[in-house]
Formats: sequence, structure tokens, C-alpha cells
Amino acid sequence: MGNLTATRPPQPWTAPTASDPVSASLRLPGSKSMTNRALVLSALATGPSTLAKPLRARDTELMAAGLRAMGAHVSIADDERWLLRPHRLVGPAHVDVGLAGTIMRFVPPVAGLADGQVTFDGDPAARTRPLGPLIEALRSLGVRIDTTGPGSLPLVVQGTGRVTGGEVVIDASASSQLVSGLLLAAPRFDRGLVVRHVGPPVPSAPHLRMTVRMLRAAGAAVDDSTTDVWVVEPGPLTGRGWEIEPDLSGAVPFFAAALVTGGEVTLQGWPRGSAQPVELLRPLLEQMGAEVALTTEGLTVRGGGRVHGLHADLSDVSELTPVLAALAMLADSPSVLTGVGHIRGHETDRLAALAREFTALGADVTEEPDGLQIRPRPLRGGMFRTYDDHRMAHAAAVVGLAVPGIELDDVACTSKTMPEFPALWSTMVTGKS
Ligand SMILES: O=C(O)C1=C[C@@H](OP(=O)(O)O)[C@@H](O)[C@H](O)C1
Ligand SMILES: C=C(OP(=O)(O)O)C(=O)O
Repeated sequence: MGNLTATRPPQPWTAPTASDPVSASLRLPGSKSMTNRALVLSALATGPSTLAKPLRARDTELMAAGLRAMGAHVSIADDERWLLRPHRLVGPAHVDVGLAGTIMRFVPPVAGLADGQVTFDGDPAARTRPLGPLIEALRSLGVRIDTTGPGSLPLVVQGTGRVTGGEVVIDASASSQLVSGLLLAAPRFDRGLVVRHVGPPVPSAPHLRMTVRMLRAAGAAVDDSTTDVWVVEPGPLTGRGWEIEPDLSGAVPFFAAALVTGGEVTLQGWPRGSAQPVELLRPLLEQMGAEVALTTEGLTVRGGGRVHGLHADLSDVSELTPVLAALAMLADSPSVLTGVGHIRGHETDRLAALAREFTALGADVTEEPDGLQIRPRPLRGGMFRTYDDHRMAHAAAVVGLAVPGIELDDVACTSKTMPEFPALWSTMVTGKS
């Protein structure tokens, strides 16, 4: 089992500096987003499912534990193949969401389908992540939810074994996961579900497409042809074999290393027709000076020895902001990153944290309401706080390739999505395992 508790001791770490261009061909862990969707859909299915090459990390182990607590039979002993046999969902049960957006937004709708009470809580920082619109949406669908705070964790879902469903209006501008969570459980609602988003744009559109694609793969009828409206017909979900792709977002710091050092990194096992937004990542890396190639070996990123600044709206790929901001710190021209105001509600307020920590290392960064402006200048080593945020750790590691003496206060936060990050990174940079 990985590290499931929030009370793990901090693990200080000095980011290794690269003396040579990196050259690596890596097999990286499975996608968090796909693994947790597959677990939820499998728990709601009529028959057993397998997950091939799932992600084993805190977010996915906590998801497995939460579904197991509600009655699903989940076996995660084999790293290569997890098994899920659905079972009647029941309370009382407790779900520890950790700091996982996917658990806090995907599981309460499932709990509405459980017979009995299901309590939810998580890390202190999880209590500040946006959840209110989902709570209100579920309440409007007839699910009883008790909260002590204003629209956040901890909460208690008083499941009755069924959810009527129908139509719901939600402002999902704080997170696409608010919609994904409703959609994943929706085929099991008596009347299915129509979700209408009203408000500023929903971020992370590719993750919504992944939700729809995986629902359809499990046999659901979903219409997403009208912008900001999703229609899910009621009906059974079928158990199936899920092939989990390597995690593209987890690969991005490794690709960034190719850029910073003028090296080459290949992510093995990259599928054609991926459910992840590689077509959006590619032009971003190319603008910053990379060559990106999809070959039979995998997805390869080659750096040209210089990093260029980036002017981009990152709302579709917002979880990449910390690493792209790190690259921008090392670029030969300024960057303007926009469209990501909502990442203030990610694991930490990422815009504030990036501006604060890189400024402390000598960077010239302006924090905007919805992004960052970065004017590169020489940085110095020093302490870099990660705020329990795996992608802050990735950002610090990327800058550490070129700036000696960057010390992370805690690299163990990478266990959220890639417990092996420090080891893989050090091996890639130093060539020693
Ligand atoms: O559904 C998902 O798996 C995710 C959706 C996105 O969330 P937001 O829409 O909150 O950005 C993304 O940033 C997160 O890492 C994973
Ligand atoms: C925003 C992220 O995570 P979560 O799934 O917890 O929202 C992330 O991984 O960058």
C-alpha cells in the first residue's frame, strides 16, 4: 500500500542539477484520471471489470478504499491488473478523499445510490476545495446531504439506494470534475440526467470528453452535442477490461527536462487515439522549442537547447500550469499564461504558490487573477515549499535541473499521483538508480 495518510512526515529533497542533456525512455505510471473513472464506472456496473496498468498512488488507492467501504469488491494486489467486482452499495461507510478532487467530486453521487449513510472528509486542504455546486446539484436531485461548513467537506450523504435524477443546473466554472462526478453516476439514476452548466466557462474540457468517452465505453448513452449540456440516458453499465494509458500530465515534467537540458525523453506505451489531450500539449511544447514525435516506441520530446517563452490560454490543460510556468522561468523570452484562475482551487492556490516560491528564488513573476506573467531572469537556489502539491514539486524539480541548490521542503507530496517520482527523476538526471 502507498502512503494513504495525510500525516506522513515531510521528506526534504534537493532537486538534482543536470550536467548533461537527459536521454531517457520511460515507462510511466497509469493516468490518475482514467484509473479513478474506471474504478467508479466498474463499481456501478452489472458485472466484473479489470483495470490493466492502473495508477498505484494515493489518489487511486483512496478511491479503491472508498468504493470498497461502500461494498464493492476491489482487489489491487497485482500492480498490473486490478479487479473490481461490483456489489450492492451500502452504508454506513466512510470515504477519505485525501486531497483528491476526483474522489471528492466523483464519489458523493455514487453514495447517493448507496443504501445508508456515507461520510466524507479529507486532508485539511481538501476542505477548502470547491464542492458547493455539486452538493447543491445533488440536493436538487433529491439526495439528502448534511454539511457542517458552507458547501464543503466534511459531509454526510444519506443514501437511500436510489436517485431519481432528472435535470440539474450547475455552475461548474470552479472545476470540470463537478460535472464529471454527476455524469459518471447518472446512468444509474432512475430517470438518467440532464446537466446544464450556467456561468463562466468550464475549465479542463478534455477531462469532460474523457468522462463521456469512458461512459460510452461502459455502455452508457450520452449526448454532449450541445455546448454546456450533457444528457445521460438511464441504463446499465457493463463491466469490461479497461486499458489505462500512461499519465500524460505526470509525463510533462519529464518532457520538460528534455527541453531544459537539450535532451530527449520518450514516454513508452503511448496509444494512438489517446483519451488524454496530447494534441493540446504538443503545440505548447513546440512553441517552447521542443520537437514532439509519436513513433512506435512512444511519445518522444526533444529539446533544442533553448526554451522559449509561451503565450497561452491554459484553461483546457490547467493541471500543466505549474510545470509550464517552471519552463517559462528558464526561457529566453517572457511568458503570459492565462485562463487558469480556477487552479487557485487545486491542491493549493497554485497561482499564489508559484508566484511566491519562484519570487523567493529571484524570479520576476506577476500573479494575475487568472494566470501568471513571467519575465525570465537568473534564479538562485533556496528553499521551495510544495504545499502538499505534487505539481509544485514537479515545477521545482524542473527548475532545479538548471539552478543548483533548490531544496523542496517535502517531495513526498508526489505520492498523490506518482510515488516513484523522486527516484525516477534522479535516475533520469544522474543516470544512476
Ligand atoms: O477529471 C479529472 O480527472 C481532472 C480534471 C481537472 O480538474 P479541474 O477541472 O478542476 O481543473 C484536472 O485539473 C485534474 O487534475 C483531473
Ligand atoms: C488538480 C489536480 O488534481 P485533482 O484530481 O485532485 O483535482 C492535479 O492533479 O493537478
